[in-house]
Order: sequence, then C-alpha cells, then structure tokens
Amino acid sequence: MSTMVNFPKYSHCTLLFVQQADKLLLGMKKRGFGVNLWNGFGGKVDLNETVRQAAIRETQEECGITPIDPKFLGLLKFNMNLDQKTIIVHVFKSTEYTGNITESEEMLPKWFDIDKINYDVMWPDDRIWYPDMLKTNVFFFGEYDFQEHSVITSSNHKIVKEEELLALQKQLSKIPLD
Ligand SMILES: Nc1[nH]c(=O)nc2c1ncn2[C@H]1C[C@H](O)[C@@H](COP(=O)(O)OP(=O)(O)OP(=O)(O)O)O1
Repeated sequence: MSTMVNFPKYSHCTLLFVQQADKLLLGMKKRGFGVNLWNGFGGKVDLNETVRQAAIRETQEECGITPIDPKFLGLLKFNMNLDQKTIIVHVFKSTEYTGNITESEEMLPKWFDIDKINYDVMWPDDRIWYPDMLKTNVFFFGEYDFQEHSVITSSNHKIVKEEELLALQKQLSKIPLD
C-alpha cells in the first residue's frame, strides 16, 4: 500500500539534461545534497524567477553552458521522510546549447553514452524515470517516498499527456513555469 504523504515544507527545484544523439551530458555533484551522484544540472528556483529561468540559470552556473529552448518533460515529487519535506523537481531537456562545457565548484560535467549510464552511482529513482526522459515527446510524473536519501519505500511513475503535466505543475507548484 502506498504511504505517499505531503509534508508542510516544499522545495521547488529544477533538473536539466542535454541530450545529443546517443549521448547525455551529466554532472557529478561535488558538494551538498546528492554529493558524488551523477545527475542533470539544477537547483532551487529563486524568488522572482520562473521555473524555466531557474533551469537555465542553474545549468549556466553549474557547467557553463546556456541550454537552448529547454523542453519541460516531467515532474518528480520526492517525499523525504528523514527531512520531513517534499521536493518538487521540474525536469527539462535541451538538444542544443551555447558556450563551453566547464567544471564548476558544484559539478563535474561529462558526456555519457546513453546505453552505458551507470544507475548505481545515481539517485535510486533515476533508473525508473530516465528511460522515459531519454525518449522524445514523452511526458511523465513520478512520486517517490524516501526513507533515507538512498532508500525508496514506495514509488509511482506514470506517463502523462503534456496537458496533464502542465496541469499538475500548476497544482503542485505555485511558481509559474514561464
Ligand atoms: N531523488 C532525486 N533524484 C534526482 O534525480 N535528482 C534529485 C533528487 N533529489 C534532488 N534532486 C536534484 C534536483 C535538484 O537539481 C537538486 C536539488 O538539490 P539542491 O537543492 O541542493 O540544489 P543545489 O545544491 O544546486 O542548491 P542551490 O544551488 O542552492 O539551489 O537535486
């Protein structure tokens, strides 16, 4: 049975991927939440910015590039029992970018062959939703309960229509997408 909960504390975050042909750009988090794990680029949405602006800014800050026309693909809701908070993550993907990929204090960027992504060195939910994120024109919603940061106690991943995703975004986040 699902134990999905809503904690009073919400944190609104972004996660952006750059995918080109059979390659995906990931970064290894060098400090803070999710340290040593490989993931897309992102962080918390600041006051007075839209979610999409935050996704672009975080990518610029973390790996030096500006993603072009990031597509909003998915929403992830993480109930973190240990911290008694819910993290809402907005997932974006771009195929083009400007600038040079550079290491930052926060992230070590690296291109991966999509068929060689090692989910053992990533957040445990990633192996569930990355396969859909890597497709084209697939939209998804997922909710995950975490006991500790590395243990998922229940999960619910589903593919949704783009309109449903936009409606869910409005429902779960007070911050406008654009
Ligand atoms: N279970 C999970 N699976 C996943 O793939 N990414 C997760 C995740 N939980 C959090 N993230 C990602 C989303 C977001 O990009 C990032 C949020 O971490 P933080 O809030 O610590 O961000 P930052 O360290 O960049 O903080 P700021 O720069 O202060 O915003 O971690």
